[in-house]
Amino acid sequence: MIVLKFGGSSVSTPENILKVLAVVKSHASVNELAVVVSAFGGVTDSLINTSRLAEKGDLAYKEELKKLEERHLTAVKELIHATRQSAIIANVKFLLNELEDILQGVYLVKELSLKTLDFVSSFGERLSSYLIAEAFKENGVPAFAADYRQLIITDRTYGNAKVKFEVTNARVKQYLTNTNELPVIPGFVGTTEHGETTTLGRGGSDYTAAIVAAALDSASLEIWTDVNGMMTADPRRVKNAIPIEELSYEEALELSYFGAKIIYPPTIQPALSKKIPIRLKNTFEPAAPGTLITQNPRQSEAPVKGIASIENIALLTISGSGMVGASGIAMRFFGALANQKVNVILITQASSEHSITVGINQRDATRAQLAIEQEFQLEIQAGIVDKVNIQNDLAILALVGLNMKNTPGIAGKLFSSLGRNGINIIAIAQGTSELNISCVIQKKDEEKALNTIHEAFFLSDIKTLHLFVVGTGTVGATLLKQIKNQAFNLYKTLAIDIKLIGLTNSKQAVFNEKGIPWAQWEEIFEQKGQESNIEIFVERMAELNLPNAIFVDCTANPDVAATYKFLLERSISIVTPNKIAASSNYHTYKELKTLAAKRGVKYLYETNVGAGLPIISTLTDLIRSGDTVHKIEGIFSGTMNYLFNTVSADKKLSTVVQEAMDLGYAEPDPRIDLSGKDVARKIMILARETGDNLELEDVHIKPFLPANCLQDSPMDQFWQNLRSYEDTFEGQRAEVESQGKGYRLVASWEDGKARIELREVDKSHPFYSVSGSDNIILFTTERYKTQPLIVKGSGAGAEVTAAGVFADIIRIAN
Ligand SMILES: NC(=O)C1=CN([C@@H]2O[C@H](COP(=O)(O)OP(=O)(O)OC[C@H]3O[C@@H](n4cnc5c(N)ncnc54)[C@H](O)[C@@H]3O)[C@@H](O)[C@H]2O)C=CC1
Ligand SMILES: N[C@@H](CC=O)C(=O)O
Repeated sequence: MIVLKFGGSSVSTPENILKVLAVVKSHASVNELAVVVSAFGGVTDSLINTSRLAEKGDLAYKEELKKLEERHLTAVKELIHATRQSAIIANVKFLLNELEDILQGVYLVKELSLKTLDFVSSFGERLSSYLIAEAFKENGVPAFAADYRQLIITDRTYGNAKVKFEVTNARVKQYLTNTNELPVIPGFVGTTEHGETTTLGRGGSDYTAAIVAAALDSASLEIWTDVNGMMTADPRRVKNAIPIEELSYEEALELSYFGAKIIYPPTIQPALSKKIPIRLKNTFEPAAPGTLITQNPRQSEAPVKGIASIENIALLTISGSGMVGASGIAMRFFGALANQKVNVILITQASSEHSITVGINQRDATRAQLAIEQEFQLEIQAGIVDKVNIQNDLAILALVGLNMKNTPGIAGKLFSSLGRNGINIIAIAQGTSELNISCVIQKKDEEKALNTIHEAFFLSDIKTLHLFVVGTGTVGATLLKQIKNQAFNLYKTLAIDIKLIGLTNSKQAVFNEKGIPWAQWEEIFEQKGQESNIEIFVERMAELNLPNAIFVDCTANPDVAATYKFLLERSISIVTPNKIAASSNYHTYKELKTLAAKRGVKYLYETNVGAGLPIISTLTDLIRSGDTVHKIEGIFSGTMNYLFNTVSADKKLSTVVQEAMDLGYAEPDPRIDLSGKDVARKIMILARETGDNLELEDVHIKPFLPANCLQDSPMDQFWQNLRSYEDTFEGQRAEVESQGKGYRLVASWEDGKARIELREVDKSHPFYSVSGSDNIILFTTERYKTQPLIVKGSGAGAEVTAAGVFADIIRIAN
C-alpha cells in the first residue's frame, strides 16, 4: 500500500484536481493506493473567518458562505458530467446546509467554542474528499470518500487533538483493508470515541496521511505539494534555495520544526516508527525527483542539509547568584513554563549556572514571565534571583545536517559569515548530537542571515554581490556599461553574480530588490526613477539589509562621502573613486579604515590615485611585505599632463581645459585639477598609506595659475579669467619649449613633507616623455633604493577609472 497526500494547493482548482488524478493514475496499481486530501486551497481559512464573522454577529458571514458554496458547485460543474451533476450537487448542498445551520447557531448565540470551530473547519476536507472521489470515479478510477468518523480517534483537545493510536490503528486497518475502491480520506479531521469532531492542528492532513500509512504498514508515504521537495532554505526568502535529494527522519524533523513548512512536524513520527519512506513531491512537476526521507539516506558531501528559521521569538532569561549550584532550579523553571503550556524552542545555559535562557514564541512571553516570576518570588524578593529579562523581536536560525557531527569549522563558518555581514548573534544553542546548530538574531536580520548562510554553505561557488551605485556621470555610467558587458562572463567564469539593487544621481533613484536588469538600467532609471537624495537612498539601502552589499560612490560629492561611516557601521562595503573621504581630515580617514576592518568589510579606493593604475595596492604591498618607503614622486594628474602636452600656440589653455573635461579626465569642477588640489589629495592619500598623518594644509602647493582663475566664482567668470590669462601662459610656455623643455606638475613626498610644483623638465628627464593624460609614480624604498619602482600609464579617463572601480568590486567578491 502507498499513501498519497495532496495539499490545498494541489486541489485548489478543478484543473489542479485533474493533475492529482494524473499523479494517481501514474502509479502502477491504483488498488494499492490510499489518498488523503486537504480542503481546497484557502477553504480552511475561509471557514474560520466565516465562523468569526458569525460569532461577532456580522451578517457578512452569509456572503462568505455563499462564496464557499459557489466554489464547490463550480468544481462539480467542471469535473462531473451533466448526467451525474444533480445527485452530486444535492449531496454538496446537503453538507453546506448543515454548515449553514451551525453558523446560524453561532450567529444567534454569538459564541464560537473550539469544539464548534473544529466542526466547522472539518467541512473543508469533507467537501474536498467527496468531490475528489467523485472526480476520480468520473475518470474511470473507482473511488469512495472515506468517512472520517471511522478512522482517526482522538482526545478532546479541540484545535490540536491528540491521536489515540491503538484504537485508530485498529479502525484504519479494519476500514481500509479489503476494499476494491480507492479511498479518498479527508485529512486534518478526527473524531472522539463519542463521535465529536476534532482537528489535528493546522497542517494536520500530512499527519493524517502518516497515521494511515503507519497503521497500514505502507510501503511509502508520498506528500504532494507545489514545490520540488524540501529545499535548502525557504525559497520565498532565499531565491537560490535548491531541493534536498535525501534526508533522514531526524533531519526532516529538525527542519520542519524550525519552520520548513513543507511538512507538518508530527508527520514524521508515525512514519519513523514503521520506517516508512516519505517522498515529498510536486503535483505540478511530477517528474522532479523531490525529497526522499528515510532512516538511512544517501549522505551528500555537504555537512549542512538545510537552513530554517522561526520568527517572532522572544528570549527569556533568568539569572542571579542564587542559581549557582542550587539544585532543582531548572526543574522549577521549566515546570513553570510547562504549566502555562509554553513551548520552549531553544535553551542555553551558562556553564557557571548563573543564568538560563530560553527562546519561546513572542506571544507567550508575558505569560511565561509572570509564571516564572511567581515561581521564583521568594528568591527575587531576597535579591538572589533577578527579575526575568525579555528580549523581543528576534528570530531563530537553525542549521541542520547529520554530517555536521564531527565536521570541524561549521560553527566558525556560520558565525564569521554572519559577522562579516553585520549580523549580531544574541544566543547560540547546539545539541551534543550536532544535528542542529541554532542561533538567535534580530528579526530584522532574518532574511539577510538566511541568504548569507545559504551562500556560505550551499553556494560557496556562487557569490552574489548587491550593488548600490551613486553617480551616473562619466565614471558611473561607464562602470555600469562595463559591468553590463561583463556580468555574464563573471558569472560563468568566476561565479560572481553582480546585482544592481539601487542606483541614484543627484536627482533621482531607483531600487529593485531582485536586481535592475543590466541590459535596461538606463531606460529603467529614466522611466522609473523617483525623486530622491543621498540620505533617502542610504536609509533605504540600510533598510533592505542585503548581504554582500557594496556602496559604489562615483561622485565627487562631500555629502555622499559623509555617509561612509553610517554605511560601514552597517557592514556595507564601499568602493569609490571619490577622493573626498580619504583626503579629508586624518581622523576621518583613519576612523573609516578602522571601522571597515572592525566590521570585516572593505573600504576600497584604489582609483583615488592614478585612476585604474595599481598605485595604492603597490604601495600597500610594499609596506605589508616589510619595505620602508623613503620617497614618492611623480605626475599624478591626467588633466594637467594632458594640458601641458597639448597646449600650443594654436590651442590655448581654455580650449585644452575644455577638451580635458570633454575627454573625461578633469574633475567635475576643473579648478580642482588646475589648482593642484586634486594632486595634493592624491599625494596625501599615498603618504597616509605609509602611516604619515598628513593633513591637506601640510601639502605645499605652488599654483601655476593666478588666484582669479582658481577662486570660487561662477563658471562663466572662471572661463573669462582663464581666457584673459592664456596668452601670458602661452608666452611662458613657448619660452620653456624653446629651451627644449616642457612643463610638468610634479608631486613629491619625502621626510614627511609633501609638495606640488610646476617643473620645467628637459628631454632627458623621465617625466618629459610621459605623454597624453598618463601618470608616472616612482616609489623609492629600502628595497628599491637605487632604481625606484615605477608605475606608469593612463592616469585619467572614464574607461580606465571605471575599470579600476570594477576591479575593486571584484576584489570584494574574492
Ligand atoms: N574622471 C576620471 O578620470 C577620474 C575620476 N575620479 C573620480 O570619480 C568621481 C566621479 O567623477 P565623474 O564621473 O567624472 O563625475 P561626473 O560629474 O561626471 O558625475 C558625478 C555624478 O555624481 C552625481 N552626484 C553628484 N552629487 C550627488 C549626490 N549628492 N547624490 C547622488 N549623486 C550625486 C551626479 O548626478 C553625477 O551623476 C570623482 O570623485 C572623481 O574625482 C577618480 C579617478 C579618475
Ligand atoms: N581629474 C583627475 C582624474 C583622476 O583622479 C586627473 O585629471 O588626474
